[in-house]
Amino acid sequence: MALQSSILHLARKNLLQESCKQFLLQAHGLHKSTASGSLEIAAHSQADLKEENLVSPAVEGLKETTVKTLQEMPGPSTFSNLVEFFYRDGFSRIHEIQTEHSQKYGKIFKSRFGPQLVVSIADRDLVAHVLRSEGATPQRGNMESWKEYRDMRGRSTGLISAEGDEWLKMRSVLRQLIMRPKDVSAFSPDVNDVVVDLVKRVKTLRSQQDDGQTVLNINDLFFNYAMEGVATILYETRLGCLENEIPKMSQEYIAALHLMFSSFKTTMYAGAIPKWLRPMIPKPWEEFCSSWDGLFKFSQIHVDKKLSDIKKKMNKGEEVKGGLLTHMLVTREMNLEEIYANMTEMLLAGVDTTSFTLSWSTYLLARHPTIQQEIFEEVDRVLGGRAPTGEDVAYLPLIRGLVKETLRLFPVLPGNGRVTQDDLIVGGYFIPKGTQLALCHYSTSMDEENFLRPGEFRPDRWIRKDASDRVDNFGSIPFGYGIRSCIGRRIAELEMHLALTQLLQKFHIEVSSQTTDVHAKTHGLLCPGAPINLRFVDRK
Ligand code: HEM
Repeated sequence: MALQSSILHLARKNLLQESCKQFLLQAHGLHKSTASGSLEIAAHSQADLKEENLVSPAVEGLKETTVKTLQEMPGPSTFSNLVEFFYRDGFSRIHEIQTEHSQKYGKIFKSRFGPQLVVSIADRDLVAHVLRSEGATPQRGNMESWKEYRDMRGRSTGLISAEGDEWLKMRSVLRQLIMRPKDVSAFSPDVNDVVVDLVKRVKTLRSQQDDGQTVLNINDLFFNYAMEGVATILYETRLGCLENEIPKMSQEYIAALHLMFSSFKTTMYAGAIPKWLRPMIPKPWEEFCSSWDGLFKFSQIHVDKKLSDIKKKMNKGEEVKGGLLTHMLVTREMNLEEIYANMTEMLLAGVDTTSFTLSWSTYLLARHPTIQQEIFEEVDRVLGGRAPTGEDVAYLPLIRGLVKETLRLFPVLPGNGRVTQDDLIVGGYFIPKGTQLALCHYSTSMDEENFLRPGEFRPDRWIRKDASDRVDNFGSIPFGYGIRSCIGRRIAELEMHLALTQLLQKFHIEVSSQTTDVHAKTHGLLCPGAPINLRFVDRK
C-alpha cells in the first residue's frame, strides 16, 4: 500500500512519466532495443498503445502492473558479501563478481556493504534507461572521503569530487575547452613530441635487456608516457617522465599517485573506514591525506609558475598566448582554488586510465599477430611513414576499433556509480531517491547478448557492425555516457591513437617469453594482474 501511494505521488509529480512508460512497455514485452540503444516500441503504433492504455497517464498504467520493492529484489546476503570481499579477495575480482552475481541473481540485484545498500544493474537497456533519466547534475556517490580532505585543508573540489551547481559550473567551463575532438586535435603536435620520446624510451629500455628487444613491465613505461602526455596538455609543460633521470618533483608526484591508489581501497571503496575507527587505525587516512597533499602541491607549483609567467608578460605589455591552463588563468571563469583542484583531479584521472589501456592494447596486439598486421597495413596505407595527427585518426578505423575493443575487454572502470536523484522504476523495481546504483559495465561488455563471442579480441567488430555486435549501444560505454561522462575522453583518445599508431609504424610487437597469460584484477581500476613484458622488434 505504501509503495502504491509513493508511486502515485511520483506520477503526480509527473517527474518520471518516461520511466514509468518504459517500465510498462518492458513489462508488456513491447520494447526492443535499437542499434543506437534507444528503447523503441516494436510493431505497435502510438495508437495501438493508446488502445492498450499504455501511453495514458502513468498512474493509470501503474495500477495495472505490479512494481516490486527493493525488499523483493534478489541479491547476495550481507554475510556472503563479507566472505566474498574480505576472505576471498573480492575487491580485486569485483569485475568477475559482477558477472557471477548477474548470472546468479539476474540483471538487477542488490548487495549490502555494511550499512550501504547498492543496486547493481548489469543490463544494457536498463543502464541506458538510468543514464538517460539523469537530471542536470548527476551524482556518482562515494566521494565523502575526497570531500572531507578538501574541507579539512580548505581546498576546492574538482570535477570528480564536486556535486550539484558547483560541479555544473566547472563542467560548463571545461567542456567548452576539451570535449570537442576538433579542439583536442590541436594538441597533436605536442602529443607527438611526447610520442617521439616514448619511442626513444622503448629503444633505451630494450637495449638494457639481454635480447636487446624486451621491455619489462610495459605499464611503467606507459604510466610515464600518459603522465607526460596529459601534463603537456593540462600544464603546457614537459615533466621529463620519459627521460633517463626523472626530475625529483615528478618522481615525488608519481610516489604520491601510487600512495593515493594504495589507500584508495580502504578510504573510498569500502565506504571508508568509519571516523571513529581512525584513532585506532590511523595509517590509511594519514596516507590518503598525505598523498592528496602531494598531488595538490604538484599542481599548485605548475599552476603558480604559469600564472607568474602570464603576469610577467602582461606587465611587459606582451600578448599572452597559450593553451588550456593559460586560457583558464586569463579568463578566470574558475577561481584559482578551483583551477588547482581541477588540474589535480584531471591529472590523477588521466594517468592510470590511459596507461592501463595502452598496456592492454599492446598486449592484445602481441597476442594476435594477424590482427596486428591488418592494423599495421591500414596505418601504412593511410600514412606511409609519416606521423599521424588527430585529423588522420578519422581515416584509421582499425586504430579506433583497437582502442574500443581494448576498452570493451578491459574497461578501466569496470563499474560506475550513480546516486538516484529521484524515485525511479528500473527493471520493474521501485528504487527510491538516494539509492546507490552500480552500473556493471564489465558485465555488459562481456555479455553475449551484446557482443558476438564476447571473449574474442576483434577490433574490426567496431567497423563491420554485424547485427549481433551491438556496438552502438550501452553494452560498452568505457567513458560513461551523458553530461557526467569522462571529460578527458578526447584527450585520452588522442594520446592513445597517436602512440599506438607510431608504435606500430616503428615496431613489431611480440609477447616476451617472460610473460604468461595476464589476467585483469581490480585495484580501484581494472589493471593487469601481472607485469606485461613485450618485445619491440624494429620493422624493416
Ligand atoms: C582510457 C582513458 C580513460 C577512461 C577509460 C576514462 C573513464 C572515465 C569514466 C568511466 C568516468 C566516469 C564517467 C561517468 O560517471 O559517467 C570518468 C570521469 C572522469 N574522467 Fe576519465 N577516463 C579516461 C581518461 C581520462 C583523462 C585523460 C582525463 C583528464 C585529462 C580524465 C578525466 C576525468 C574526469 C575529470 C572525470 C570526472 C568527470 C565529471 O565528474 O564531470 N579521464 N572517466
